[in-house]
Amino acid sequence: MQGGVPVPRALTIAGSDSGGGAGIQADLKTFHALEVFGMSAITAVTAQNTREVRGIYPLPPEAVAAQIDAVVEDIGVDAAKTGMLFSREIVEVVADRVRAHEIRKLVVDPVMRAKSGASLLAPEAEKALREHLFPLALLVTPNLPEVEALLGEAPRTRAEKKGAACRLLAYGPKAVLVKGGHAPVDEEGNPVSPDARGRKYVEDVLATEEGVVVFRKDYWLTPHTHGTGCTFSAAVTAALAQGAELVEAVALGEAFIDAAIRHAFPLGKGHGPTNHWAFASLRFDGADLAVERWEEACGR
Ligand SMILES: Nc1ncnc2c1ncn2[C@@H]1O[C@H](COP(=O)(O)OP(=O)(O)OP(=O)(O)O)[C@@H](O)[C@H]1O
Ligand SMILES: Cc1ncc(COP(=O)(O)O)c(N)n1
Repeated sequence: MQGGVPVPRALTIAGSDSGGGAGIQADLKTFHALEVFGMSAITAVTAQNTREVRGIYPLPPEAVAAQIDAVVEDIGVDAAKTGMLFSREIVEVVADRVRAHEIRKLVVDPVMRAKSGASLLAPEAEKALREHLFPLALLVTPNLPEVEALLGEAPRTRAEKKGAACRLLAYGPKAVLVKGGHAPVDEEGNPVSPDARGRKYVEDVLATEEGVVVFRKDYWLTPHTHGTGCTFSAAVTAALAQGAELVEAVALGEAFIDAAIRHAFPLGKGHGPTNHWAFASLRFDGADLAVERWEEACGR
């Protein structure tokens, strides 16, 4: 029990995924699996399954603000994350409430597009995300297409991911993790085809003021990766709520998502959801959850 609070508390500010694999649903399942009390501020309701986003129904910005205020002012928040924010107005109101409530452990997953292709962030909201929310973040977690949208370049090699992560620090977050899930690599961190023979890896590159940490784990050739980014950032947020330091929180997120993808569910006819209880089961069984990691200097 920390300071009289019986359980760590985490808030997700994101969109609802009716399919249950991404968004608010993935976040709450992840918080729960890590024994963190989960709360939510819903930004938009999506009618979605493993194949497509059929409809997006955004909430008024004041409804998003009211949800954040309601939980912070009563229950309290040890760490928070953002996911699908959809519009410039919602980005601005979220930044305003994060600032007002002095939420310092903030993970920003700059969700722009669903794996099934639908746009989850209006083009004019990208600038607002960069200008208003990134400077408030402890950690920003772009995937490779999001890095391309933010920097105008598509990193593929380890050196390019390091360069991109370090350059994104200029937008003001304390740390940036460039996620490599969209492009498997070889031992040296160079791109390889997903169906190439031999061992393949995913490398996620974390840049902080202290330098770079490379996280490497096996690449799983599976279509069932719906909600991987949401689940990963929720696990990092849960670890931060528990009091972990940033690099340890990211390491926990890496082990959590590795187990969730390895044991993902072939549900639906598209990208199936990941398994949010696999990590807890494997840990309980004493299974090896090792993710390799090493430190390097910032820059290319
Ligand atoms: N096929 C895979 N095998 C192993 N790890 C993966 C795979 N796909 C994604 N990951 C891991 O999942 C996490 C999320 O990365 P990813 O690049 O998929 O994010 P994302 O595109 O934002 O996810 P999403 O948009 O589905 O929420 C990262 O830690 C990444 O390394
Ligand atoms: C509400 C919501 N938030 C985030 C995602 C991104 O997840 P993915 O890229 O796996 O579709 C999504 N599809 N829906």
